[in-house]
Amino acid sequence: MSRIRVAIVYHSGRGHTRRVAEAVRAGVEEAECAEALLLSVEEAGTRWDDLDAASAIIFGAPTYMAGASAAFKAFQEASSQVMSARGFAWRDKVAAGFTNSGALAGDKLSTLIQIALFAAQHGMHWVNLGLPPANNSSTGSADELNRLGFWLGAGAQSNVDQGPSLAPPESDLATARHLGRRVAGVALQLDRGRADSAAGCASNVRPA
Ligand SMILES: Cc1cc2nc3c(=O)[nH]c(=O)nc-3n(C[C@H](O)[C@H](O)[C@H](O)COP(=O)(O)O)c2cc1C
Repeated sequence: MSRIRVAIVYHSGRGHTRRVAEAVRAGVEEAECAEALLLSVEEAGTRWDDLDAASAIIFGAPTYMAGASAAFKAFQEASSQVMSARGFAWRDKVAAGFTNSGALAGDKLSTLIQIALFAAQHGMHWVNLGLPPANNSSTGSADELNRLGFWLGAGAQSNVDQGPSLAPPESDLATARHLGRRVAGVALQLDRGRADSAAGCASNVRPA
């Protein structure tokens, strides 16, 4: 059976968000019939054909000053020009997002919303995290999946006095792996559904 490709496009200033991106890649690779393509925003800016060929793109950026880092924003803006030249090329691909910051909350939601809106501007289908919030009861702990309690995407937190070999913690990396697996699964379902649709099994459910 053919495999789908899931691209992960991320920026990382000091390496912490790169660890999250690598965990997302590991999750994609754990999924059935999926392969991952991990690209920094610098690499992605020279790999538009590879992004066009992916079934899904998962975007990630550190939260800097309550939004995605400037380097990620530069990638977003570059994609606007390229995509208008290529005619809405990411439309109907699957998308998801993750972010990482120094504070536990750190205004990360703002970054996830920014990334989700970016995906919407490209006409992509957003996939949320799909995990209940954790670490929110007297018996909960920071070791649980989704300890930071996000719904829109995966959040991670890196202590500002620790390097990327120590931060973010394993629970956040496991949450990121979950996101990678989930997105790969959704992208595979959509890919197979489209194949059925093209074969005439579900001609009435084609998107407008
Ligand atoms: C310019 C700048 C702005 C930052 N703004 C925030 C912020 O708004 N909220 C927060 O919690 N952490 C903030 N941080 C901390 C980073 O998000 C944190 O150190 C993160 O782990 C950096 O990821 P990276 O190593 O991938 O660049 C900021 C760091 C920098 C350098």
